[in-house]
Amino acid sequence: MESKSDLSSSELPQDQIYCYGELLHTVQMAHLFADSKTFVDRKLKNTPAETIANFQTFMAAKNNSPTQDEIREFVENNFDDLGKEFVPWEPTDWVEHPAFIDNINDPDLKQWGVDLNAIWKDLGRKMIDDVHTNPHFYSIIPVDNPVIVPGGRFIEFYYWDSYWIIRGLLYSQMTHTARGMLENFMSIVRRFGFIPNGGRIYYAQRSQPPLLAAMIKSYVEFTKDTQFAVQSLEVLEHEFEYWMNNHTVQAKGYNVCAYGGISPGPRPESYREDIETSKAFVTDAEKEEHYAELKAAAESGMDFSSRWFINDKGEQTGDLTHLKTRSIVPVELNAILHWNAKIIAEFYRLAGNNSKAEEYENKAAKILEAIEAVHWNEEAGVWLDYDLINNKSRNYFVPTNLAPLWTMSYNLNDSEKISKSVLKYIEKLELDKYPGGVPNTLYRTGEQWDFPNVWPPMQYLLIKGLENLGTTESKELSVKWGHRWVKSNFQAYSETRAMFEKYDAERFGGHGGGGEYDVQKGFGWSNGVIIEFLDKYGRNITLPGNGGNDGGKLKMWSVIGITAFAVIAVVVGRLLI
Ligand SMILES: OC[C@H]1O[C@H](O[C@H]2O[C@H](CO)[C@@H](O)[C@H](O)[C@H]2O)[C@H](O)[C@@H](O)[C@@H]1O
Repeated sequence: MESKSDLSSSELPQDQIYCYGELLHTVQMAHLFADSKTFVDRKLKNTPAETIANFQTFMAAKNNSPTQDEIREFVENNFDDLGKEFVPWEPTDWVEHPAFIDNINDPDLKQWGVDLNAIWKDLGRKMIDDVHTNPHFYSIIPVDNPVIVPGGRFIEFYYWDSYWIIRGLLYSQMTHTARGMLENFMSIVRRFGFIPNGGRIYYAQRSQPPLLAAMIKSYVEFTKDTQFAVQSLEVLEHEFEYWMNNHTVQAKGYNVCAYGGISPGPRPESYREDIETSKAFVTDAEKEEHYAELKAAAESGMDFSSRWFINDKGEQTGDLTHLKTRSIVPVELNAILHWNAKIIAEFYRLAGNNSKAEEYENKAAKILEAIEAVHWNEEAGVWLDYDLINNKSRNYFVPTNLAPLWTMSYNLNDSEKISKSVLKYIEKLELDKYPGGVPNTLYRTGEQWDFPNVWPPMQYLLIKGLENLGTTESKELSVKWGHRWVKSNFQAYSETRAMFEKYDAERFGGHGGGGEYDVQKGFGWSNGVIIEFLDKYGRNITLPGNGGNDGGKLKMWSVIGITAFAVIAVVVGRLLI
């Protein structure tokens, strides 16, 4: 299998257009499109070499300083419209009435389940043959099987999104589509050595939280296809080694992993934005460091968040110029890698290879030891990220502080003790008080992974983690948050007929905002999470209009009713006197 270093030396001809270089710089800095991603997603009309030659001729003719309109004309002459790489495609395994619908009692939620299942058809993408025969005309990474994409501006696969999308597909009985996506990922690991952030070559120098093993485990649990688990082992091992070899840092004397890409320059898909923030730095070397921090944050999936800020005082206030992602050891990355090692060990047992299973059980035990030593914080009563610059824990709320509950990366004999301390932490931070779900941080910065935005994968992590913990109290809170998430997403859907990529903690049924692009609709992981929750909670949720009660709203109307009754009684009483 090719390794990461083989890949980084194997240049693609279209890299000089989509990933770096004068053409990319000139077009992206001309601000032709409201969204910088639009340009790097457009197909070439000519070969990369011809396009570069056309660009050089164009620049020479314009004395190297073309106007915005001239650059626009160059782009129109040399690049095709968006979306040329796909043909309309309806998943062949789509069914009108998957079984999860029968687990929903409330008629409105049932209809919503039907609607969400239908959205899979809008989010499906199949590549045209030309992508395979002439890949150099495209920024898309060719894959054999159709994929389900997040939606909106995200018209290609995204790595960690696919975990929740694939689970949603499995609940929707679309095992063939799910299997195709998994096979794509396996072929990508064979070709690239790892899985890029998303399905474009400009994402190919960084990954996202490594959830392929967990996706395959989900598939195997649903289909009982243990053969597939065994067949995936070579790829899973390779991906695991990629993370261990390329992302390991030392904290408190332990080997742990942190996010961090390897490519120079701004993110191609947000080129102008990155050049803008880099203006705060003087030297080219400082600017390069800044670009690397931005890309590391993108690799985490949480782009961007005060979670990654470290200012001169070692605190998390600041702005994007304070990003120090590479110097923060993230709880969830190590928890997910622990999960990976456990899954690989389990699959080796299925394969009957006990010595390999033991090897991976030992690796899992070592990671667990590091998680306990580096991340568990007795005082806070939870796991915390670790700051490598100031050698201290970051006592800062992010849902990922509870990630080990989701991946079961703790000593299971300590469940009662952990449950008490985690629930105390939740109470102390008043995380239960938000009508629209648990926010990503408690700080409002305008960045999309900060307050008040609530993200579906993080609600899932919390709800599933509390359920896994298995105490009466943790399970109660898990169900409460699960029901609230379903109801609040439904409220947003019934007002807008849309599913959003992120929501608003402060408003029941409100969608999120902020960051460098408009809030997107679709939306892969949102639908996946809700479909799973409708399957799980659908029998026990009844909407207020259909006879159910809705805590907050019901209380509010009771208070209004009682107050109105009291006022009328007083007025009538006075009139009678
Ligand atoms: O173009 C800006 C950034 O967009 C992506 O990030 C966001 O959307 C992804 C797809 O839903 C999601 O995986 C990620 O968590 C979001 O923050 C992209 O992944 C980034 O690399 C990109 O810079």
